[in-house]
Amino acid sequence: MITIRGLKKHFRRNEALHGIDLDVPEGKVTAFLGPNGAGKTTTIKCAMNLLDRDAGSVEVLGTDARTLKPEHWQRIGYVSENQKMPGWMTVPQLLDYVRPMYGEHWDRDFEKKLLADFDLPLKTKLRSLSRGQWMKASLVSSLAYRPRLVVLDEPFSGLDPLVRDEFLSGLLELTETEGWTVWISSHDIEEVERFADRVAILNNGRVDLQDDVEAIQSRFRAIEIGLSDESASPSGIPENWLNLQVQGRIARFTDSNYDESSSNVDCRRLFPGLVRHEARPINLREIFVALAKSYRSQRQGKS
Ligand SMILES: Nc1ncnc2c1ncn2[C@@H]1O[C@H](COP(=O)(O)OP(=O)(O)OP(=O)(O)O)[C@@H](O)[C@H]1O
Repeated sequence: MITIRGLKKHFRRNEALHGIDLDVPEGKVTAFLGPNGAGKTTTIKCAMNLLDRDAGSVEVLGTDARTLKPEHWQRIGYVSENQKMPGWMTVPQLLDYVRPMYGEHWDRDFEKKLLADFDLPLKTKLRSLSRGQWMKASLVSSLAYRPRLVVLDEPFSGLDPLVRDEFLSGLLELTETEGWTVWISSHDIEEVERFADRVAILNNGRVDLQDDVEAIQSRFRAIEIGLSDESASPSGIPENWLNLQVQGRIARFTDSNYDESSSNVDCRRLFPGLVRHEARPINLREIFVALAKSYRSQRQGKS
């Protein structure tokens, strides 16, 4: 549904995207994660043709993002973090305004269901809504025409836990029953882990990792090593060992490409005093934190 290759974008002297390669496959939920400033919003805006790119290709629904036409937009539901809407309108006025743009695609029953689920005030002007209500209004106006491709940039900001949960369950149901393709950027990794099929992790304008969630989880392990004597950090550690810390007789790190036999061999080679070796599966949040820490120390190492 979305194929991005070699995408580059700079703002003045700052190159924000250094050649992004990313796939958002049809019928799957792809989570887009990364530290602040990694380039998630810039990538999404290039795909939604809100920003022009400097280099590379971006295909959305089989079409170059620069040439998306109204018939494509009728199949795309895009909600951004700072969605602009006319503040002087009420929610029903907003929906009356956008509905005609989607013609037969607009589903009045679904609109009513979303309005009821989100419990939105109907007489209040948009500018007087809370941040969460504002997000919900923009979600209703972007989902009521049952788009095939849903692009959400930080949709949870401002939503309380109950609504967040309801919104996610609804989205999940639609993804399954209607085969929706979802591309969602978020810092809320626990939520994302519950429903994403795929994850792409962005770091400093590059996609560092993208794969099915299960494949990523199967590759990462938290390793703890018990030593017979106090030891210092060895040199020449494998590249897939992230954030090695040695404290007294315990060494800990995250293995980003775990393989039981080679992990045992490497640990014994680098820690001859090894008396215990434990490998624990970790969740997406722990994986993200381990990667973010290693990105930070790489940056600090360079500066
Ligand atoms: N309009 C702009 N003008 C100048 N620099 C920009 C602009 N938009 C983004 N940037 C820069 O591009 C880089 C990527 O920003 P972007 O907003 O895409 O990151 P992000 O991953 O979405 O961050 P966050 O998680 O904080 O929302 C940052 O260095 C940011 O300062």
